[in-house]
Amino acid sequence: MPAPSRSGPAVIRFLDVHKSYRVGGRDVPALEPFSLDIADGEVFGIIGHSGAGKSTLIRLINLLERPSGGRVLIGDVDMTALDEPALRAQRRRIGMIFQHFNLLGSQTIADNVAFPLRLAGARDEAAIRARVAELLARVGLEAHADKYPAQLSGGQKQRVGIARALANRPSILLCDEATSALDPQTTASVLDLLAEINRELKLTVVLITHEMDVVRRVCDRVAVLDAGRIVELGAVADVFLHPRHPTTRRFVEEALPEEAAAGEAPFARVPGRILRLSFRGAATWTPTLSRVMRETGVDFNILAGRIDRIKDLPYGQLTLALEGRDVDAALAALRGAGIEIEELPR
Ligand SMILES: Nc1ncnc2c1ncn2[C@@H]1O[C@H](COP(=O)(O)OP(=O)(O)OP(=O)(O)O)[C@@H](O)[C@H]1O
Repeated sequence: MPAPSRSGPAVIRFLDVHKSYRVGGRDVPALEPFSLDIADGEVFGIIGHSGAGKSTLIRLINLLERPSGGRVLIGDVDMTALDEPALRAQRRRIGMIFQHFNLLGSQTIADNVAFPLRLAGARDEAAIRARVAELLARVGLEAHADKYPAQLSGGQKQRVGIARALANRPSILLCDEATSALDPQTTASVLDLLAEINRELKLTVVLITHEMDVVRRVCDRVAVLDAGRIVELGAVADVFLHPRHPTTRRFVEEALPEEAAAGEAPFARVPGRILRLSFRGAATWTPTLSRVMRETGVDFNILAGRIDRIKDLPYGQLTLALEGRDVDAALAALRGAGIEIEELPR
């Protein structure tokens, strides 16, 4: 069920698209037929294991891969109907960054960032220099203009990649595993930069990743890809708190190691009913739980829990064992206070 997006109308539309590759004389499907709308201004994540079809899907947006069937629309332009020159012009509206940065090692940082400007026909050197300075300032690299890529760290190289991708003022930014080669701290700072760009430049961002934590930090909506199919699609908070497909559950568990470690087995010996409570937004900080338990005389035992953020929304999840005569009344009161409750099997 497509979740409502927080943002504007669809800017990227896949209409009944599918993709096969010709391998050894036969067509091997990489993406089964699907339709999908990505909204103007959202950060849309695509998560899947290796070989699920993520790169294929993201490369269909700028037609680096041509679909085997169906149509890809950017705004009201049917990308699949364009000839090469028209396609090249449309691609300028779409920036892209890559896992391994793809910088030109023999050129300075400034020249790397200027490259797409020159490619698009810019000749006024003073204007190019001014634009490059503006872009490097945005990504925090103004002091590095005259260095070469080999002199920069991985995180700095990706910032150059982002500056280069923004050079022609695109309305869409595609991120192909943009943080997979970076350590966790650098990943966090690059994701913060992407979130800032999305907010301030109102850019639509589509990113592919195999890490749910990347999705949790920056995305508004996520599609889970499994063997060429979109098996789950929705707002990140919904998918994260209530994953339905087994692949999604595995991704969420990988992102919550301590909770997964609590596992189901230890619950078998705990008396009472086992419930997982999810609090979102303001409910995360209110003392509803203690009030309801006091009023209903129900005892609770905390088995696992965490408080975290999904993008900028605080959320808490607690796994509790509840005992007492009025457990149902307590659950009704908690639900009435906006807390989501799931009963776990024992
Ligand atoms: N150019 C190609 N020729 C033939 N088969 C391909 C080609 N590109 C991808 N495939 C196949 O299509 C399927 C999807 O690949 P894709 O690279 O889109 O997946 P992915 O989810 O991005 O994986 P990874 O995370 O490993 O990059 C895989 O089975 C892959 O082997």
